[in-house]
Amino acid sequence: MTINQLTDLQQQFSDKPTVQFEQCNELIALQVNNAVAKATIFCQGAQISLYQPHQSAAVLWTSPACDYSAGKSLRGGIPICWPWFSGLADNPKTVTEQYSTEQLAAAPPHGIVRELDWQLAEINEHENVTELVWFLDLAKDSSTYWPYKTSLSYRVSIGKELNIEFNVCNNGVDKFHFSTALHSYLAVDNIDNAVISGLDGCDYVDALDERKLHRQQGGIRFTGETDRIYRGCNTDITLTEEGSDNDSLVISSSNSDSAVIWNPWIEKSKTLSHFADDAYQSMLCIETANADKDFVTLEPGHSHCLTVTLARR
Ligand SMILES: O=P(O)(O)OC[C@H]1O[C@H](O)[C@H](O)[C@@H](O)[C@@H]1O
Repeated sequence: MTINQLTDLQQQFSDKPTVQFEQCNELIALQVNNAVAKATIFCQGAQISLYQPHQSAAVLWTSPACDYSAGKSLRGGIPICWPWFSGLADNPKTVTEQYSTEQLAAAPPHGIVRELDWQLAEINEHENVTELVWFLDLAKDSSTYWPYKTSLSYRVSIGKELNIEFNVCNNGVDKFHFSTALHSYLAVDNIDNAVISGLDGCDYVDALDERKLHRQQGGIRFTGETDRIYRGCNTDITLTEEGSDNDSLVISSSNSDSAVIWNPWIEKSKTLSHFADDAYQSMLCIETANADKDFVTLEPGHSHCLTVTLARR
């Protein structure tokens, strides 16, 4: 069901000069342009596809090969992965035993909300910050993957920094378990010059080595396909591009115990949808997550708020 109609949104938010709505093939996009930054966010998946402070390079990467059709998450920006990260069957037993064998076999990767239409509830314009608030209510319905009464809210603040708050509230009577990621695709001029710091000494699950545990030593550089879940990392993560004019990007989060680092490199790139063969050279993912053993258990009446800030420094 489409809950957002272009003309309705244009009417409802006609008094917000920093936000314009537009149709982008089958999807509705919000174009934000305020005194300090610009951004694009789609109603589908509340997916941010562009964030760029004025006078800075774009922070996020979105594939030029996206076709903006309904029901398919955009390749790039920040897809919201929930209520599971990665393949459902790769999650710990406590998460997977909430689903039937049929659901486990057929579950789409990264959960169900990145491809649903979210409801835009508020636009608040402050000096130098435009704030958008989105909601998604998942009612009890045994035909879906998620039988629990849950409301999700997503608050995006576009200013000198990009601030995100992703809140999950359990409105039902049973506790539930979920894994999650804000799957940020970041733009780089050249993957060979990208260095990620802040994860030195952290253990990671290597999805490309039978999910074995390894320990990070020093910074991360990319020399091949990389697909890792770092655990217990509660510190800032910094992306630096050596030899580039781009400022570093600092990623600060709260209530996130994992970070996913991903680059598909040469062979996997050829298999990805909406992804050019050489696109791996200009992107990488640093995902703010609660994945693998860091899944979240939420009791009835409780909520969990994951936050992340992306800032060029
Ligand atoms: O193609 P998608 O379903 O969007 O997933 C893209 C990637 O997301 C994450 O980073 C996973 O760790 C990868 O294993 C996966 O390939």
